[in-house]
Amino acid sequence: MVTAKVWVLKKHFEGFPKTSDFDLKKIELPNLKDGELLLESVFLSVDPYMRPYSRRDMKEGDIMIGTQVARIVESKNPAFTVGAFVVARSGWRTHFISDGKDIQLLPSSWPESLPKSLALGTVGMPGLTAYFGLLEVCKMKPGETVLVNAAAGAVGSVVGQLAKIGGCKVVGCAGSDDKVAYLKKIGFDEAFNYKTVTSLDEALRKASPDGYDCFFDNVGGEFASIAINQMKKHGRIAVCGAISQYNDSVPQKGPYVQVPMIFKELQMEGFLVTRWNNRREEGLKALLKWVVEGKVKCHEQVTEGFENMPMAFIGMLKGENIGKAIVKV
Ligand SMILES: NC(=O)C1=CN([C@@H]2O[C@H](COP(=O)(O)OP(=O)(O)OC[C@H]3O[C@@H](n4cnc5c(N)ncnc54)[C@H](OP(=O)(O)O)[C@@H]3O)[C@@H](O)[C@H]2O)C=CC1
Ligand SMILES: O=C(O)CCC[C@H](O)\C=C/C=C/C=C/C(=O)C/C=C\CCCCCO
Repeated sequence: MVTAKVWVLKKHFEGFPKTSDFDLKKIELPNLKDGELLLESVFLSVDPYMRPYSRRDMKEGDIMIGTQVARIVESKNPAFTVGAFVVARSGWRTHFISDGKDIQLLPSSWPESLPKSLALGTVGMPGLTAYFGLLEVCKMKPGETVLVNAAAGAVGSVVGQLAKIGGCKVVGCAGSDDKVAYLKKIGFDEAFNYKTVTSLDEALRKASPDGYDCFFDNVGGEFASIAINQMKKHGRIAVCGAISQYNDSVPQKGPYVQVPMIFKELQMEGFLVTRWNNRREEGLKALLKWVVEGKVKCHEQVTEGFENMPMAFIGMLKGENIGKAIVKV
């Protein structure tokens, strides 16, 4: 029998999650049945969606939702061999059993030298979010100007680099000077720290006096209300996330955006990356190629130890990560 360690949601979050909202438990896993696999998590992801989804999808006592890169340690399923690595959506667990239907093997073309944790970030769901959000929602064109917030994060840092590959001018904002330096290092044309500028409106105008064709919004709230006024006519806004609101106990009452929407005839479209689940292989293949060619740089904020998952999650929500926040078991 294998003992799995799991993190459960002890208490629904009120405002920012607290370590006391989580409980670490142990679960004895049964012996495998025919067709089943035993897997051990190697890397686990902590993502912003877990904050709003926990309230929507979970009840207290449930195992925290989430994805991981896991290694097959025992197999009674001929389609899967011991030692292979997969991406799974089994939540915050050290070990779990699968029937093989809810896991995806890492691409056979995955270079041995490439960290497998990237399958949770740049060459995984966040990277796909950037890829499809830019290509299918922003519909960026060469020569256009792209704005992205939370730009030093898992999604934003890929948005900026893909926009550069697409021949665009890229403006990014992030919440620390170290992040701004990172953005310039990975090729952003303009970058600023939204926490220290005296005026967000002026900082956006200085970065791109002619305005923005595409706005990849990861943050929502006041930033979006200000940025929308600097969109060019027929600009496109990809509403990817609203992390400025996830931890609010009381919803923000921001300024209305309908006026510039009308006069600038803007397109503003919310999306979920799962819309393109049927094109997942296309996106992963393109992202893996750009990473291997060095055209897309990756950065990971790795927290050591399964017992530190809650702190890693809370730290990511507080902006402590550059690049993809990962927990190494
Ligand atoms: N629609 C979809 O399918 C998907 C949407 N998303 C969304 O994309 C966004 C980015 O996700 P991801 O790249 O994984 O996360 P990140 O790696 O960017 O980490 C979150 C970052 O958000 C920023 N942030 C946190 N709180 C605030 C705040 N109050 N105001 C402004 N910025 C804040 C912080 O960076 P900083 O230092 O810059 O403040 C923090 O580092 C999220 O909104 C997420 O929900 C992600 C995946 C799929
Ligand atoms: O198991 C699940 O269903 C989660 C699967 C996650 C997965 O890897 C695929 C998609 C992730 C989507 C992420 C979406 C976002 O981050 C946007 C989150 C919330 C938007 C609503 C915010 C509400 C504010 O109160």
